Formats: sequence, structure tokens, C-alpha cells
Amino acid sequence: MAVDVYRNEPFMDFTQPDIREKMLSALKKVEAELGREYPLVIGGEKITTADKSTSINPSNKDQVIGVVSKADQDLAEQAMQSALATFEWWQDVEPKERARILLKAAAIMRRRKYEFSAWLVYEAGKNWAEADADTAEAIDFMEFYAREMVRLSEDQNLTRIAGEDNELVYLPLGVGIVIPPWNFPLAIMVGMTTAAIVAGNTVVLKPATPTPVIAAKFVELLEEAGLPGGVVNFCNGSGSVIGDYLVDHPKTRFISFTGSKEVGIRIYERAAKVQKGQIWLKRVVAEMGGKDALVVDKGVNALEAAQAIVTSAFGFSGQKCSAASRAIVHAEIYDEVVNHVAELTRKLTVGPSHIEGVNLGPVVDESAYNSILKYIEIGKGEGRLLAGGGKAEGNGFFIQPTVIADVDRNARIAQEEIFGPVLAIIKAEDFDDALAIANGTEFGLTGGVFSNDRFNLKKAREKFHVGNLYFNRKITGALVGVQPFGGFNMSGTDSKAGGYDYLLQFTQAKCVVERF
Ligand SMILES: NC(=O)c1ccc[n+]([C@@H]2O[C@H](COP(=O)([O-])OP(=O)(O)OC[C@H]3O[C@@H](n4cnc5c(N)ncnc54)[C@H](O)[C@@H]3O)[C@@H](O)[C@H]2O)c1
Ligand SMILES: N[C@@H](CCC=O)C(=O)O
Repeated sequence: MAVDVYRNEPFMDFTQPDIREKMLSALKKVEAELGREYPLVIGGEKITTADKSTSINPSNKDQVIGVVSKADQDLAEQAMQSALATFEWWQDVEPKERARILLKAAAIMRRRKYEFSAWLVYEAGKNWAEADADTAEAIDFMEFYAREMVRLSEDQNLTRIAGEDNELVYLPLGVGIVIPPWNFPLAIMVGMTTAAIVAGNTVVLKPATPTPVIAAKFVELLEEAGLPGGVVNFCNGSGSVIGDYLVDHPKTRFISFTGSKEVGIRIYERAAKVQKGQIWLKRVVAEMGGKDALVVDKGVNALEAAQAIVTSAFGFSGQKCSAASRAIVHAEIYDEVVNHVAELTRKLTVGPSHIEGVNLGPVVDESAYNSILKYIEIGKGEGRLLAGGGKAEGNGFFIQPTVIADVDRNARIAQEEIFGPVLAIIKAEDFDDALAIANGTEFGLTGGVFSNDRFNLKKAREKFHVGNLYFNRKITGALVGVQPFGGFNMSGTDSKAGGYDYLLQFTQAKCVVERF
């Protein structure tokens, strides 16, 4: 198979009139398609159920994005049986053939890029740039994992010894349950699903509750790309009803999960229990939350550091596992950085995400909205409110970007993942103290340091305990193939999505030795 070297999908520049026009017309096209019904897809068969979930626009609570059929445990069982039967032959399909389907799916998505971004704007509340980055990352995952599967299917490098032929092959595992989050409802869902299937597994895909339509759109695209029925079984449904059922199922071989610490732990514990008739230990890939910090050392440009803090804290309204929810600032530069952060934050605009140029769209749903507002109230008692501090105007789940300074390192807003536009600023005595504060949570996902001191950067390189560490820049926006992504401690299993080791987690390696 002749493919070009892997390159990241470029981001769109919406200041260009032709690009802006394409986005506007995609938004119009998608708006005309809102409210449609989407079936489950099991074994290639489209199944409409009486019980359905209704997805709404977080920017406008009265607008229905789509209505998606909902599986009960009987249908989840049907999805499992379909995945099991399909695995019998899908595992033998040439890796190159499986990879070709991903490349074709990537090509189709690239052609319909603006349309997919428009769905993200409406269903997840992403602004244009965030939606474009999500779609670009989805394309990247397919391009990258396709090439990776071809590489893994080639002869592997073993030490050769005389008189024997030794070979290592990577085999698929079996049926996997793919459970993605809503915050990268396209990129992460696509990456988790396609990594599993290109490696020769079949899956039951249970989309996140707030964003089933974008997942249904991707399942349609896979069919268009020629993916046979039964490889991906689209099984929308409630986590507690079908999630537990599928995780517990004795035929489940692996679970690929991305989401909160609480659900991740639940899945990890349940998957560890060997069920009657189960003949393997289930593999769990679990990527979870974060309480990510950007450390600012003395002697840096305070404005540049503040800009990186604000971008990292408030991109997609802080609803990124990588978002900076803590800024830890050296006492010598504290006041300067705090003032810049407050000033920059007050300039951010909040509004419906389909409006061009809006900085922060809504948060995803009512329960996120209530939980974040509760944390803001807690935060007001834990520090000095500098910006925001409550709800914002509109018929959606809008919250003002909120900055709270002088927060104690052990305060709740400095320890618990809020997953919204709330930044806690903490003063550190010196650089060592800043690192200790940064490491002082149960998480370890992303982190950053602004410093001009090479000794301190080296110290952070060695001692800042996170899976993705950034120096002198923002701490969000890891690129596929460039910055493999995953966290330490309660941030998960450090699977490094978009990295050269990722596919191995969906395979088992077999070594075959022939004496000549
Ligand atoms: N580390 C990462 O790479 C990464 C990436 C994105 C998001 N996240 C984290 O995800 C969280 C936000 O996403 P979320 O709100 O969708 O998380 P969540 O844990 O609420 O839900 C994640 C998925 O789990 C499903 N689920 C819920 N209960 C279940 C059960 N009992 N059994 C099986 N599945 C169940 C949900 O329906 C959803 O599909 C944040 O904590 C964020 O930090 C982490
Ligand atoms: N990979 C994304 C975060 C994914 C979680 O939300 C980033 O690097 O910003």
C-alpha cells in the first residue's frame, strides 16, 4: 500500500473569506438537518427503538439536534453477539485492507470537514476553531493508526539466531467495548474506535450521553467507507444500564474508556472480576480526568505566561482533560501575572457557539452547568474572585470565565476536577514549592512550566509528574503523532493516544519459533 508520510491535518483559518463562507454554509446545511432520527446499528442492521435519547443544543436548550434510538440490555447482548460473530472473520482480514478502510474514512471526513465541524458546533457547543481542531484530530487518528497497523503487520525486529526462524506477530484481542467522552465527541470517539478495529478487533461503541448524533454520523461514514456490518456495533444507551452490562460481559475482551475518574474506577473494578465462563483477564485502557497546572517561574514575560494560562484554562470553556485549572505562580511575579490573567479573561466573549468569533460557548448540559456553578460558589469562599463568578446570558448553559486568586493549594477548587471555565491561582514561595504544589493532587495528566531558567526546566522535566508536560506554551492541543497523549496516577493508564505504542494495547503478541 503506497501512502505518503503521516502529516497532521492543517487547521482552518477562518479569517480567510472562502473558508469562512464554507463554514457558514456548513452550519446552514447542518441546521436544516437538525431534529432527525438515528437508529442503532447492530450487525449492519439499522434498529429503531421506542426508547430514545434526545440530544439538544447546549447553546439553545430548545433546539433538538437529533433523536437517537436507545439500547436496553437485550439489544446490548445482540450487539455483543454480532461483534463476536464478526470477529471470527474480521480478525483474518489483511491489516492493509483494514487500514485502507480507515484511509478512505479519513478522506471522506476531509471532504466533509466543515460539515462535521458544524455538527460539533451544534451538538457539543464548540466554537468554530475548537470544532475544526476536533475534526482535524479525528482525521489524524485515522491516518495515523492506519499507517501504524501496516507497520505492526510487517516483520518485527528480533535478534536472529542460527538454525531457527523466530517471528513475532501482533494478533487482535477480540470484542472490545468502546466508551468515549462527550468533550471530544468526534476525535476521541473516532480514535478509540478505529484503533481497536484496525488492529483486527470488533467493537460495541457506546457513545457519550450528550453527543450521540455526532457518533451516529461517524457510523454512517464508516458504512460509506466500506466497513462491513458487525465490526462497529453502534449501541447508544445509558452507562448504568448497558455500560455495566457490557463491561461485565464474560465475552468482553477489552474496554477502551475515556472519561471521568469516577466512571473509570468503576469500570476498572468491575472488569477485574472474572465472570463465569470468562477465559481471559479483561484489558482496560482508561484515560481519565486531570487537575492540570501551569507553573510560572520568576523572570519570565508575565503577559506571555498569562496568555498561555488563559488559552489553556478557557479553551472550550475549560472542558478539556488537559485544561489548566490551576496557575501556580512564583511570589516574585505573582501580582503581575494575576493582573494580566484577570484582564485577559475579562475580554473573553461568551455566547452561542455558531456565532463567528465567540471565545467561549456553553458548557455541555444542565448537570455540568449546575456542578460548575456550585464550584464557583465554593471557590468564592476559597479565594479572591477576579473575573466572572457566575452564569452568563442566553438560552443555553453559559458560564462566565472565572478566575479566583489567592487559593490555598489544598482548597477544593485546587484539588477537584471542575471541568468548566474556572481557574484557581495559587502563590508559590519559590520554584521547588511550585513543583510540589503542581504534583500535589491525585491526578497527573498535563502540566506546564514558564521559565527561562534551564536548571529549573531540567528539574521540571524530571520531577513534574504528568504524562504530557509543556514548556513555555499552552498545555492543551496535543497533536496526533507529535505529542502522544495520556496521564499518570488517577488520570489513567497513560495509553498515549496518537502515539507509536497505542495500537499495542489492542493486540496480543505471539512469538512463533521454527527450528530449521
Ligand atoms: N484523559 C483523557 O484523555 C481524557 C480525554 C477526554 C476527557 N477526559 C475526561 O472525561 C471526563 C468528561 O467526560 P464525561 O463527562 O463524558 O465522562 P463520564 O465518565 O461521565 O462518561 C464517559 C463515558 O462513560 C459512560 N458511562 C457512564 N457510566 C458508565 C458505566 N457505569 N459503565 C460504562 N460506561 C459508563 C458515559 O456514558 C460516557 O460514554 C472528564 O473527567 C475529563 O477529564 C479525559
Ligand atoms: N488531547 C486533548 C485533550 C483531550 C481531553 O479532553 C489536548 O491535548 O488538549
